[in-house]
Amino acid sequence: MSTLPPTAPFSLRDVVLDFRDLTKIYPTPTGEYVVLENLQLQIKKEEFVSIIGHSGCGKTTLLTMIAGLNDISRGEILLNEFPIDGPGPDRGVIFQSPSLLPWMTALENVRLGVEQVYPHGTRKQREDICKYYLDKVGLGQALHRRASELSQGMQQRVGIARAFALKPKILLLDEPFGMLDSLTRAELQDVLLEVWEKEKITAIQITHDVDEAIFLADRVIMMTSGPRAQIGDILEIDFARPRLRKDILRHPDYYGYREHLIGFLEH
Ligand SMILES: Nc1ncnc2c1ncn2[C@@H]1O[C@H](COP(=O)(O)OP(=O)(O)OP(=O)(O)O)[C@@H](O)[C@H]1O
Repeated sequence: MSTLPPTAPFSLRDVVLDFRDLTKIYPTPTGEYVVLENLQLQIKKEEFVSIIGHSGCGKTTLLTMIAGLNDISRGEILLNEFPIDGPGPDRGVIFQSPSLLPWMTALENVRLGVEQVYPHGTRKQREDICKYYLDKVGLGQALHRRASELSQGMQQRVGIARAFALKPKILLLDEPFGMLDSLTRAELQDVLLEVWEKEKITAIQITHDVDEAIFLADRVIMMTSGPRAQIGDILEIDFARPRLRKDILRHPDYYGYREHLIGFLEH
């Protein structure tokens, strides 16, 4: 397994997230459990990063610390040079389950968040933002359907629309397609990529799926297994954007990338 030099392949000026000696320790009945230890990583503005690693290595712990929902034990995460010390509207999260309010429509669910972020806009302006993103994720015809009447895939489309409508600087995705069947999963990857390619916000996605990691990301970050997990390796995915699935699958580098990731995970 290769160890990564902490230097990032881009100028320091472009760094939006800077992890410095990040350590996370959970107290447990049998003593302290060191999940992450002295993790170093830099993420560039407008980059799409996939994080991959074995179950329990600390991926969600890392993501929730970026979100400001989980305390940092030692070290720091700098967001645009300021240490993260709590949640904020500059970071949006898409979870595996979008947790919509079932009695509300798709539009109302998105509007709920948008009202908090744009309290000074007019009702019409806020509604236009919601409709724009719901349309982008393919729900233009389902604005007024209740969340409880939507399929899992459609609910996650609402989750994606809601996250983008809030205009975060950083989008955090915790296995957003983990509960979907493979066909719906592929559809939603396409939807996510299409919207992301227009908005170009920094995105960090946890996934267990090697193909998903490659298809979406500019870099795939591989985490070592815990305890004391760190960054084990980083793979740059040098595919042009915008990306189309059929082009990626035919690309001569695709299987090399795949082997690299599978080789890391099998060690
Ligand atoms: N609040 C907590 N208290 C104690 N231990 C915790 C807590 N949260 C997570 N852990 C432990 O920390 C480790 C990392 O958990 P985490 O959920 O971050 O891993 P993960 O890589 O996201 O796993 P998965 O891929 O299965 O979702 C696990 O061993 C987990 O049991």
